Amino acid sequence: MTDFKFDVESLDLYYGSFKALKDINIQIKKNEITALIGPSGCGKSTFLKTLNRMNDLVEGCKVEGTIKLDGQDIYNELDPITLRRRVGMVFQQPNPFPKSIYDNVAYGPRIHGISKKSKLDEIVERSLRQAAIWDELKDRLNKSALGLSGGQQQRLCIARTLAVQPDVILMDEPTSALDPISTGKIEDLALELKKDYTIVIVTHNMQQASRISDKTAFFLLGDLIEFGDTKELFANPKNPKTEEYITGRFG
Ligand SMILES: Nc1ncnc2c1ncn2[C@@H]1O[C@H](COP(=O)(O)OP(=O)(O)OP(=O)(O)O)[C@@H](O)[C@H]1O
Repeated sequence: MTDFKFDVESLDLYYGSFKALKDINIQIKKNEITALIGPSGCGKSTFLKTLNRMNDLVEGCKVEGTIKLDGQDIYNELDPITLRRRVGMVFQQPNPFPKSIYDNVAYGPRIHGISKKSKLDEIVERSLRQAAIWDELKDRLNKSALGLSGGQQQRLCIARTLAVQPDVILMDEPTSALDPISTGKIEDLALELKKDYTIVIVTHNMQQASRISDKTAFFLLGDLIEFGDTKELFANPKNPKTEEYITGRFG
């Protein structure tokens, strides 16, 4: 067994005739944070969504190559429901359901067949604690999630993802709609969660990538230009295009 969570080989992705990802080869390690950076439209979100087959829902989207999760081909050996339970996703805009805080977190476990109240209570508490928001919310579990601040909603969405006990959490610019204090909380949370989970995060914020990630992947026009240790990539980028991007000369 390797310590790679994902092993991506020769991945091409097309939206109709447009090739959005070109021959991507990357191995994502367990219990690390991998940051995906690059200018707008370079394929970061597309790549992220490919990891749990969210692009299957896009008409005309075609994927070639292989993506293995713990050695299993996600297109041929895993069904999408199992895959998405194991590989959860948090989006740019917090998207709680118009339900109570409790019901948001219990939603996934209920879908997976858990109905016993004591078990659900336990999962809700565990998930909210893991998302570092239990103390703030424990006295208002039956209130609507829509009444929370943006930062709280995002941590609630992380708790909702954790409730089904995934292995991997995909985060698509999770802090871009948040203020600096809420951003700091999500970053601290990501660092805490990597002890138990593998995290892949899309960010436009270079400081964020260097603060929290172990590895960084730089995408440009559908190509993976450079991938490596975050400190190394920021201190000594090997490709001049990476250097231009991280020093702010384009993007
Ligand atoms: N559903 C879709 N149908 C057709 N083209 C798409 C679709 N989604 C994305 N694209 C195209 O694929 C390319 C990559 O888009 P993607 O959203 O992955 O980029 P990104 O790097 O995440 O950008 P951003 O930083 O702006 O979110 C872009 O040219 C985009 O227009």
